[in-house]
Amino acid sequence: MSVFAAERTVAINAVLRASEVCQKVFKQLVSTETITKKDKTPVTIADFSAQAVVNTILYKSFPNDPIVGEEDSGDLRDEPLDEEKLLDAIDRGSYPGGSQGRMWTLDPIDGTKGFLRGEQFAVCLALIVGGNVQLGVMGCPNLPVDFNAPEGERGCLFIAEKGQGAFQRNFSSTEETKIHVSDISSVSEASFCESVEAAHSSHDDSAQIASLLGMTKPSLRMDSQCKYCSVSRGDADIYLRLPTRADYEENIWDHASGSILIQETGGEISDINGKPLDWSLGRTLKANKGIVAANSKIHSKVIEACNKHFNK
Ligand SMILES: Nc1ncnc2c1ncn2[C@@H]1O[C@H](COP(=O)(O)O)[C@@H](OP(=O)(O)O)[C@H]1O
Ligand SMILES: [Mg+2]
Ligand SMILES: [Mg+2]
Ligand SMILES: [Mg+2]
Repeated sequence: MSVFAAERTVAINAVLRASEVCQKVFKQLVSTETITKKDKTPVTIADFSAQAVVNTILYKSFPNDPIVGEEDSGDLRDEPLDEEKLLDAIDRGSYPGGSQGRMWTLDPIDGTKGFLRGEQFAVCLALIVGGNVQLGVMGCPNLPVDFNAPEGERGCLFIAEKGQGAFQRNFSSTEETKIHVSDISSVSEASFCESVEAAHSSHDDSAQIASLLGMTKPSLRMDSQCKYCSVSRGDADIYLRLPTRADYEENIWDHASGSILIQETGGEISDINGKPLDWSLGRTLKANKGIVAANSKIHSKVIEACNKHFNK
């Protein structure tokens, strides 16, 4: 039985509304409206708007729940936008995270670079309780509903609750379809799903790991946690994220909803050393390096190859 039925309904509504806002802003957006944050990454008015929408909807139903959101209104300081309500809603996402109690984590637009290119991005929301991800909802406005019909309908929602399996539905209908990772057991026949941005996940290292595993299929490259969605419904077999810098810590909002989606579709997820992801340490996964997600039959083989490659 669903433990978080009310949270599930509210999260779906929030993610759908935020996804619609992103689509509307995209139609009007020009690239000059992009701000560069202190960490040199881009952020748009859509990221702020989507965070404000989700935070406002969550607050109505769960006023006591803290939120670990990516954006903070400080980056909007120099913009001609200073409506207190909007800024306050955005800043409700400033929770530092940790191991205690329940909290939401939100990436209002994951894959901002994909969003700006008109490619893949996702609105990602997850509920974490006592350091464990319990619920994940992702809205992917540009993702084809069916991988084999890339020119067909786009816009899908992915929902995973601990112990309840995972489901995909279209933006246009409330009907949910159960999904599953691929059941491939021969890793040489598998394919990677990885970042478009080589600065986020090393393409050179992944090519060498593919060759160690005897893999010959080209990688499926896309931005955002849509990669988790693609692996969770079997479009590709392995989500690989390889560190490009020793000092980079992955953010919890970049992986929380994707991780439960993988686990609830029969997959396994860890860092590149096979270590479980630790959500209890604050806003980042500071105890982990990179990500490997795949079905249970091939996950350990990918970890072995990572070990071999990085410890050579
Ligand atoms: N050096 C780095 N290594 C790994 N991830 C990084 C990175 N610099 C930024 N990112 C993160 O990569 C995310 C996008 O991942 P991907 O390449 O899989 O689409 C960004 O999320 P946002 O787009 O929400 O800012 C950002 O948080
Ligand atoms: Mg960002
Ligand atoms: Mg992100
Ligand atoms: Mg983001």
